[in-house]
Amino acid sequence: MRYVSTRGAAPTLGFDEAMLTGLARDGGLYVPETVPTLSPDEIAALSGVSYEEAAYRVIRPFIGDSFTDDELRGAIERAYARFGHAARAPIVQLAPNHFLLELFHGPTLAFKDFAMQLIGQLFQIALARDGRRITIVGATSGDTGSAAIEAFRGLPNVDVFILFPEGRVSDVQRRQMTTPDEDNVHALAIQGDFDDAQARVKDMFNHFEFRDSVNLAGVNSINWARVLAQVVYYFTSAVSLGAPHRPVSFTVPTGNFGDIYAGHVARRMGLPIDRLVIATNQNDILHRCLTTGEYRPDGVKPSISPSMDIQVSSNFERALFDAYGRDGKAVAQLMDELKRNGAFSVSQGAGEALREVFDSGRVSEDQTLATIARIRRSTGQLVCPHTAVGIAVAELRHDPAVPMITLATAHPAKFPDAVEQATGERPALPDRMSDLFSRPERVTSVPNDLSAIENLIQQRRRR
Ligand SMILES: Cc1ncc(COP(=O)(O)O)c(C=O)c1O
Ligand SMILES: N[C@@H](CCOP(=O)(O)O)C(=O)O
Repeated sequence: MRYVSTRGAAPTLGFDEAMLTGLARDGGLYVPETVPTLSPDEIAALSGVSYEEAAYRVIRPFIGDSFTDDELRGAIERAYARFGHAARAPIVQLAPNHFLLELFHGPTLAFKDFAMQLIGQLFQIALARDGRRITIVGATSGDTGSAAIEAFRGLPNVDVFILFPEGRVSDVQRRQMTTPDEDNVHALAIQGDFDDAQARVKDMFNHFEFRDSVNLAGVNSINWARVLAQVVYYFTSAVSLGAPHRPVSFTVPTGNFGDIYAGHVARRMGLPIDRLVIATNQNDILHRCLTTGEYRPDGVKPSISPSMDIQVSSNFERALFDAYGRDGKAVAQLMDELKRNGAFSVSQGAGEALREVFDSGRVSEDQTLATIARIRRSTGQLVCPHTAVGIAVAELRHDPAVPMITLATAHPAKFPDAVEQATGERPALPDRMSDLFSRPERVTSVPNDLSAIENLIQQRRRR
């Protein structure tokens, strides 16, 4: 299995190198040369197996000879051992034919743990082979950062630097990043928004002298391995509702487009997905792009679902690559236009191709709050604001004849202020995190400036 860049001008790599590389050297994102498929019988056979076994069967065809069967099975077992639910990704009913897929039972209470715990394990196997040291740099709007720190804290051959937008993540999210005391992890509060943080991370990858001198690696969903691990729960949840014998739909609270792109991959692997719905908050660039064909970021607007406060959505590049018939030159041109003019237009053909595979919707802040309150009244459940955005959009786009699964992407206790504002109730953190607010914080404020950030990383990383 080989991986190619969405911009068509970087070396093709095997799975392990694509994973350790992060961003391709032409600025693009790695995708598999071909997407392997599972037959209807193979999909049906996922029914009743453990989450770990399903993960092995879904992921194995993408790995080639990068990891042995035993290595992959071991990594999967260790990755999910710390999850607080036997099913790992349980599904609960919300309303007739509408279900929630709970993705917040991992160590940091958000869906990011599904991928980050696994790639933490795979990185360790790959790095142990040649004694390599790496420097991981990540951008976060709150959840990727805590999941990455949890997965890599204390590792002797990895230094982790996480850039988060100062003042724009919840207190729980910030403390999850700033309270671990291992000296290989560094929380950096950037004076800017998430798009600035992500842009600086990409700048570091495109600055080859720096990239090579620190052995840079990325764990944002620019990393294909992140997306791949997230494909699994589309299969397990759909099969539990009758796939492949009947189709299901998914609504995905969306920001950087990694999670919904994983659903797109599941569909291409053969999972019968009817609608794949992008749910956005007021940062609705993806919904606008799908409906108008114009991709025009207009500045991140802080919201009560802060993890989705993103306007430059990384993995949309992967969807564009597919929509443009895997034409790397065309994608490179669009990305160049975005850099030079701050916007691009999607061609008519590519726009139609996108609308064929993705549906979309957007909800306001008031609708999000009203949804949290209504779900509490009707089902007794508290949901996080990102999940509420998903539920509200799912209700708009639901064909009642087809089961709809909305991804519950984070635990409500990560966003207690929004939940309290909506319901008057403040959700409690799990017991194991009860000292989060009494631990000392360690954080460095950094300007939105590439050289300043690179210098800091050079000084702090261990050699
Ligand atoms: C809780 C939560 N929901 C939804 C999203 C959006 O997911 P994606 O960036 O994969 O589109 C994020 C951030 O990624 C998140 O942390
Ligand atoms: N919402 C994310 C933003 C980064 O997304 P990623 O999936 O590309 O890592 C976050 O919580 O950090």
